[in-house]
Amino acid sequence: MDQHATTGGEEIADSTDCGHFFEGTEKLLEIWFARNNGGGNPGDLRSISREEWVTLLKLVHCEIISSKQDADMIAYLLSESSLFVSKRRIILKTCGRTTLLAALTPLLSLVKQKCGMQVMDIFYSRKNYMRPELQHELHQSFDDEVKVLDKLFDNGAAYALGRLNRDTWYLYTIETSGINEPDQTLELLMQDLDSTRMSAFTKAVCKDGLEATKKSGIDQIIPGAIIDDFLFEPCGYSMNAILPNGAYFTIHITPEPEFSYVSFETNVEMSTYEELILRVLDIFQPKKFLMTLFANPGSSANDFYSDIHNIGQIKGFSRHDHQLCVLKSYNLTCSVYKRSQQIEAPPI
Ligand SMILES: C[S@+](CC[C@H](N)C(=O)[O-])C[C@H]1O[C@@H](n2cnc3c(N)ncnc32)[C@H](O)[C@@H]1O
Repeated sequence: MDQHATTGGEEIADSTDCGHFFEGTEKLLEIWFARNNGGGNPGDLRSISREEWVTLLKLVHCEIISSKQDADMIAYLLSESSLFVSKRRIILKTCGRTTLLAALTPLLSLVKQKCGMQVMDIFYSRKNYMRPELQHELHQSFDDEVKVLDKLFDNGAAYALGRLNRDTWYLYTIETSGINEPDQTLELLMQDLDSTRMSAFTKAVCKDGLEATKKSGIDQIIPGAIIDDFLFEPCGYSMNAILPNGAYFTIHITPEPEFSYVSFETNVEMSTYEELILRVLDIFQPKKFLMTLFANPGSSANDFYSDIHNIGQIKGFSRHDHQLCVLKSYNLTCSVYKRSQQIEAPPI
């Protein structure tokens, strides 16, 4: 990959005259598909070839860096975040100045034509950007994004959680009965990270992704995963991890102190995420984070919303906002925590 050719990050640096800036905040699209009635098509999204993804991702302005796969999914590491493809689900997460929604119509056509499948459920979400004015016009505001999505879905539902004048998290979904298998997604979107911890994600300290994964302790978050990691030049880090039975976690790091940002996302099924959350916070030491958790009735995480409700303090953090949304087939919580106690970060 030409690291300074077509990526969203480079465009941002070029499009402003006020120095380097990278928007770590990702746009996140998760789509579940079902087979069209009739027809003998086996309906497997993994039949979409790497070349077809490369063509689609050109519309998003990002490239594939590498990929790993197991029996359940293919995980692509992108120049701006990640793409996970399972039999019935696609997760596309892109940061910087990418134009994710530009690929949606061609993606739906490709899936229909090649896999004989149609949309069963969709979730498009993101946190508020640090510099919205630098985004492509498709993505400058959530209202603009909703207009694009409403043209494609006649039963769309758009939400804004958090504080409209501070940390906001947007979600677009559709009113359907949803999927019937256990499903859950936890996201931690961290900002103002500890600079000592962030130094591991620079070429000055680590020579490659593998070294950064080990030095930071990322390899110990959920041991036993198949890991695909990449350290950007001169800094920045992305990783995908594949776990058994279609589970994954993914981490993306923008370490520059002026706009530091780290995201952690997983669908690993647990009845409580408290320990996992503490492990992640210990590694990155953010000053604040926004946490979302989706869980449907079949998931053992479905009741964790009541635990979160009771966790007003998480080791050194106090909760500033907390909302519970009972969606058509998911319980969703969105919470914002800020550091209340200064903790000396241990050296990397
Ligand atoms: C792709 S990574 C991770 C972004 C992610 N969404 C996050 O959570 O921060 C972005 C980091 O890599 C750096 N970087 C260096 N070269 C890059 C490139 N060619 N494309 C994207 N990011 C690059 C950026 O400056 C930034 O620190």
